[in-house]
Amino acid sequence: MQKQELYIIKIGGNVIDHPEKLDAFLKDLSTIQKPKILVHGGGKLATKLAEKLEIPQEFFEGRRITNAETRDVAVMVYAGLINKNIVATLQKNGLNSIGFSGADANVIPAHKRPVKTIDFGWVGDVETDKINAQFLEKVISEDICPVFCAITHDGNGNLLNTNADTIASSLAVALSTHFEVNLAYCFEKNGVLENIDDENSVIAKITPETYIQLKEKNIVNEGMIPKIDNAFAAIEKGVKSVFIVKETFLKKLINENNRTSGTEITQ
Ligand SMILES: Nc1ncnc2c1ncn2[C@@H]1O[C@H](COP(=O)(O)OP(=O)(O)O)[C@@H](O)[C@H]1O
Ligand SMILES: CC(=O)N[C@@H](CCC(=O)OP(=O)(O)O)C(=O)O
Repeated sequence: MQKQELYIIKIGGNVIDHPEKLDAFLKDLSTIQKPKILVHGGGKLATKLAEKLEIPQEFFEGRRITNAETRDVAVMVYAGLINKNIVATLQKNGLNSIGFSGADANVIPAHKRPVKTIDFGWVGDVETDKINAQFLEKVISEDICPVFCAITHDGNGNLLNTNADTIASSLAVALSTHFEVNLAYCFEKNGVLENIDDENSVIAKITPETYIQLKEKNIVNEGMIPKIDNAFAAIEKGVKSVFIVKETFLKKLINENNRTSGTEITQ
């Protein structure tokens, strides 16, 4: 029997930081009739609030070093302000949705990242094989769109800050045993760019071989590296397709199967 299609869509912090862009994106998302899950970041907003509260922020390879105070800010911003506002906006647009952290219904168990050269603090590494996919299937079968923030838990009462790209990739892998999963990373640029200052220089396809060259030439760097690493992790474990696209293109990509923009990550 053919598996049902499922779209896992991730929206990043640079869009969330612009209320009018986020509003337009959520309106577009609400036009997609196919089963879907939304995962949102919000790193930019967390950094702004932490700075207002005079809590210094530090990053290593795109991940936030998360002490107890920063973890509290992350929980307030991701699981509270952003997640609830997104759900309310989707309801306004007629898309029934429900907000989750990874602790809710034990959907995303994780463990605190072990200390090696860097102590990341309260940062979680997802235990993909323990994701509660059955529960999500039930929610999706009720025609309700799950909306995930970047918070997981360790089973011992501790919430963990977890990169939102990793959450999207882990959910995609866990759900691919039940669904034919397509993963779309939406952000503010037209795709992965050959020249970061030229929106017309989109790289249409990235394979493991071309990725090595792009990194060597420093064409991809910063936040794009964990995003592409997560994309490959998904493709290698049974996810059908992964695209990195501008947030305004999502509707065309899914509703019209339009492949004229954005970057596909393939094996
Ligand atoms: N070659 C590239 N093409 C596009 N963006 C790139 C590239 N290399 C690095 N980047 C950076 O990666 C960022 C996206 O990663 P990130 O900031 O983590 O976004 P998000 O919050 O959407 O996950 C872009 O805003 C851009 O600054
Ligand atoms: C551990 C870690 O780095 N967590 C991320 C979670 C939010 C996120 O991923 O947001 P964007 O998608 O907007 O970047 C952070 O706190 O920035």
